[in-house]
Amino acid sequence: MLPSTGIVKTLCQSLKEFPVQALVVDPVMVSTSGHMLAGPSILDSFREELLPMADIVTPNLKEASALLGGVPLETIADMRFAAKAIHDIGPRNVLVKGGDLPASLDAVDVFYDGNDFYELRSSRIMTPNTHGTGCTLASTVAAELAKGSQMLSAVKVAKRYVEAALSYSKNITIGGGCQGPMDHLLKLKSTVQRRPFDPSDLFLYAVTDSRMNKKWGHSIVDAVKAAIEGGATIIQLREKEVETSDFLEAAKACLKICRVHGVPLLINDRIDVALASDADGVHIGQSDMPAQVARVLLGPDKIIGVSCKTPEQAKQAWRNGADYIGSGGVYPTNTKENNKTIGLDGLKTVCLSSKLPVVAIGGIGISNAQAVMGLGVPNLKGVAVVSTLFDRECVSTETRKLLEVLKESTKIAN
Ligand SMILES: Cc1ncc(COP(=O)(O)OP(=O)(O)O)c(N)n1
Ligand SMILES: Cc1nc(C(=O)O)sc1CCOP(=O)(O)O
Repeated sequence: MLPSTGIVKTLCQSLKEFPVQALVVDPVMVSTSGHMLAGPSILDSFREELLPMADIVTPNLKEASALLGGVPLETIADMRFAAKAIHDIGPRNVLVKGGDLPASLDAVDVFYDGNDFYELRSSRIMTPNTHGTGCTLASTVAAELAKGSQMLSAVKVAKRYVEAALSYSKNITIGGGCQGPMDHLLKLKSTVQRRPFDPSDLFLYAVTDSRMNKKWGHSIVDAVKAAIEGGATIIQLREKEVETSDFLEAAKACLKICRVHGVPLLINDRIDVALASDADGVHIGQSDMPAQVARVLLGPDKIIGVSCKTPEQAKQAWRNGADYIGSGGVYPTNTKENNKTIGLDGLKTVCLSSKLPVVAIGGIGISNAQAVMGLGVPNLKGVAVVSTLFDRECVSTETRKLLEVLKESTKIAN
């Protein structure tokens, strides 16, 4: 419904009489297409009555500018200024949407919670079907809050949903106007084969190694097949010594096998190979492509894992849009040179500080997997292993053995 001063006043009165769990305000005044949807008289009602009651307000650039008396907003620094100035009016959180920020390749929104600013980036989807994006974003935030999410998590989920819906409907012809609505039904109609990331996929995470495969005469494809046969729940191709073209071919071949078995396939470090093969995601380290850039390049649906040894890195990975973190080395390892060992205590500290699911890595095998899973932290979802599976003659047998140990350890924990 388009707002009028009378409607806003009535709404505020009702909200005072019947408080709600969370109030999300999308101040619909100027559409994404630039059309004025409400007169200036409404600004006072927004500023004086509605915004001070809001848990979050989500203006686009033009609306933020109107709320602040017409100041020009053209840069991310301007958006931060606007977020702070609107926060001063009274809402507890502000999301200034930068979809029409001039000269920006990404869609950058600025979130401000009264203490910290967050730049939330997604890819800019070129499409005429943008009608309704603001309302969709605000409604998704409200739905996520109703499900119990924290505000920043709700905003991130909403932004990813809008990006996915825009991408899904970018070429669909809907209606006869020059600007079409976005299509929200992607989850029902999408033909994408992959199911969404499930943290329990991290239970037995098999990470390949080209040197070990060479030593035992295994091709990457055979090694992956054997790991899946033995019960691996997710695969990462970590091929440090192969040519790019061979890596790409191997990734495509492994993906076919993984898809048949419903096992996600991730690529270590190489976002280009992940994109070209349409793998399910990437695992990146602290000195690789930053996760927020990887998210923009890969889009909202791909899985992104980030290596984290400290609570600060874990928090940053979450802010940057990662789906899980890999934390280690839990024990010393010969597989990765000069790797710092953080021990079980370090792993526990990272898990406790992480809002993301965690997979433990480094020197883990049959003899110590139970001790790792026995830490008993709910977001520790599994172990990632290289040599225990791949520096062996029979990969499927070793995988099966480790799976049994892991299953046993969850029985003990429960
Ligand atoms: C699940 C998982 N966790 C951590 C790592 C290590 O990744 P990174 O820090 O990028 O180091 P390299 O693997 O590139 O040596 C991982 N690969 N997987
Ligand atoms: C690839 C990798 N990353 C680590 C980290 O600590 O981030 S440890 C590691 C090597 C894991 O190999 P293995 O299971 O043979 O010990």
